[in-house]
Amino acid sequence: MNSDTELAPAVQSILEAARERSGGDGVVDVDARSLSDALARAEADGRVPVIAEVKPTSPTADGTRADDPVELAQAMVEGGAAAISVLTEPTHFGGSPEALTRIRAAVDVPVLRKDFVLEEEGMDVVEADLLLLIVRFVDDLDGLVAAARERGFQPLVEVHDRAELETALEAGAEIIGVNNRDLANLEVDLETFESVAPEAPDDVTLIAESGMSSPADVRRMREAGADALLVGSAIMGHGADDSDVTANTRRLTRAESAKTTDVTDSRTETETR
Ligand SMILES: O=P(O)(O)OC[C@@H](O)[C@@H](O)c1c[nH]c2ccccc12
Repeated sequence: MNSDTELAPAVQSILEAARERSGGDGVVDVDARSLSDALARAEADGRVPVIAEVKPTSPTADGTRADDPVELAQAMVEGGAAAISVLTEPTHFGGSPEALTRIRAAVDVPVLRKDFVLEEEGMDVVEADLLLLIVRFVDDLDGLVAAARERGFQPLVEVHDRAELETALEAGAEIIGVNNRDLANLEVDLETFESVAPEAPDDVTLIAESGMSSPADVRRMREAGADALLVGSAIMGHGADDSDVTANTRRLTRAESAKTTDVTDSRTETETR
């Protein structure tokens, strides 16, 4: 792992908290719902494959949503989300493993566990269909990818630049997320995905992560090669008056079916959250 000192203070504090958290008892054994099947179902249905994220708050969000996470996830599925991502990090994102378990029982789409898993033991906290591994934060990516698969998880390996993409590919990652947010300064730049995506082989499932808020952003990432998009803040409507999660999801999942007439595109310029 790169030195923590290159990371934003909020991220350093997240990692410290992650190192202090304990693992689960025993080893989980997951019967996972396939992400690729879920993405194919969305495509067949004319929906943009969106992984909608239940993220009560974050270091860059204004305010916290205290709604029932299960209701939020159900509203996302109603808006056409192909899969759900659940932040389980408790100290900076307001998440919990229990919320993920309840969500996974209530929806039939795949559920991603979004957390800062640094060691194998950290995987055994809760069952999920997909597990996030962040290249920048882990020392033994190969070992963690193998450990995740042994438990039945589909590992989603997160990268931020071409060098990290290489590391992910060498570790045998089949599902790769390119985070548009730079963990050094927490700034978002959609060009990140555009610069990394062309280097990825076609057989990789490529996910654009973070910073998309409008149908135009969605189309931009799709044109750059995104098989799916991971969207949190714009769907959660943090601190804004756009609190209708189903509507927020729908305007993104329908971004390719309403190309010319989408008046909501005017919200493109809203601040990146
Ligand atoms: O809220 P946004 O900008 O739509 O981003 C969602 C997701 O990509 C972001 O929450 C995220 C991407 N990688 C992470 C790693 C840890 C915690 C959070 C994340």
